[in-house]
Amino acid sequence: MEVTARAPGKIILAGEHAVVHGYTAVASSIDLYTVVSLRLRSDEDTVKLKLNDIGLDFSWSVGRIKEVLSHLGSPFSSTPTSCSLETIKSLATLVDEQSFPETKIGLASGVYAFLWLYTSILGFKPATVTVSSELPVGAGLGSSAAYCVSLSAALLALSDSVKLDVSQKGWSTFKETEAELVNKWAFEGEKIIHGRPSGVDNSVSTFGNVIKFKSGVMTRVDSNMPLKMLITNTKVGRDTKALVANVSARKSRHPDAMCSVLNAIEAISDEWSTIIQSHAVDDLYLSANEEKLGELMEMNQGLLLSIGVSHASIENVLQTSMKYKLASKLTGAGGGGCVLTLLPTHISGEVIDKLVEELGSFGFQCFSAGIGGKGVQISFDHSS
Ligand SMILES: Nc1ncnc2c1ncn2[C@@H]1O[C@H](COP(=O)(O)OP(=O)(O)O)[C@@H](O)[C@H]1O
Ligand SMILES: C[C@@](O)(CCOP(=O)(O)O)CC(=O)O
Ligand SMILES: [Mg+2]
Repeated sequence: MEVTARAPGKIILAGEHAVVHGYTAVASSIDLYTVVSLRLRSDEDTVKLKLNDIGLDFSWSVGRIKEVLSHLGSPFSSTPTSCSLETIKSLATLVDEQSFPETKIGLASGVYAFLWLYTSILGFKPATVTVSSELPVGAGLGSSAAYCVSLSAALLALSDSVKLDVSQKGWSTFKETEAELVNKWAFEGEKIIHGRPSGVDNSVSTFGNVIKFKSGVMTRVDSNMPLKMLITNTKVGRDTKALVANVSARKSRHPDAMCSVLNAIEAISDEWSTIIQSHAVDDLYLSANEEKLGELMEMNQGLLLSIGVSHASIENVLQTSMKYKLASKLTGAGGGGCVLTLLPTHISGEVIDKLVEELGSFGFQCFSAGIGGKGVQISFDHSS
């Protein structure tokens, strides 16, 4: 039996970083997916992981996994549980034995997350797991969350923890309680990759659409605005864990100033959600709202600069889009990665083409993505 799960990436419209500290963010899923296929094997006694996007393959014998983890009390609890530091050290032993290339060491935490989710949810069953993604990895579009959500979904689909109708054909969504379980496990995976995730990324990847998120609580936002964003990948690599830690350190050094900044960001998120929920009565009203969203993006970006997560490449995108009177902000952790530019409904294709050409001349890559689609989905293959 083979199962495939796909989970979307996301854009944060307002409130990244602030959301880690209990302030509101607004995020939306995008129609770019990470796909995980999982096949249980009765012919082999190994767990194989193929990470196609980063060109790494792993193969562990089930015996070796048991040997390394058994003193920690494995098989672990099959209810969502955090991975202890001691367990991470043992998982690192399993990864190191596979000669992890030094140049890709920043990607190792994703493999620890895999091993934690795998051994907790499926125990020691032999299997082959393949991951591939349409999302750029480590660029602010929530690839880590899409990875954890799609992995959790595929593993749970073949576990005893959820009972699914395996006869369904094509993509299907989880029931609410099952989706909540997927989300909780994905959050545990995100903790291994991000250190201190807010939970917004795994929630929007699991449930899709547009959400508001504050202090671990998600509220669905019924967006009534046709939102179009140009996404520019500066291709400057960065690491969410390090950026989140830097913001926390700045907050401990300047608690009062940071509290004011984070409160201002929350006000921006709240206004975002009010505006996109309102019904446009005519074109004039829609344009006025688009202008307001553009201003909110400029303010949010200014505040993100003040907490230390912008970057010269991001500022370059901002200056360039400003020449065309378009507003932009970074999305995700910043420090490089992707920038959003709001494309108002009245904008001409010619202007977009010119902007894309100019941004391309700096080596940046521009694309657009559908905003606000479905969350995680699964599909069973009956032929294998
Ligand atoms: N398709 C993938 N294959 C392997 N690892 C992945 C994949 N997608 C995400 N990851 C893991 O997530 C990490 C990137 O997460 P992060 O720094 O939060 O950036 P973002 O979530 O914005 O893409 C990678 O270093 C890797 O560990
Ligand atoms: C900076 C943050 O708000 C978003 C990080 O998103 P990404 O991993 O850069 O896609 C962190 C979080 O909410 O967990
Ligand atoms: Mg991430």
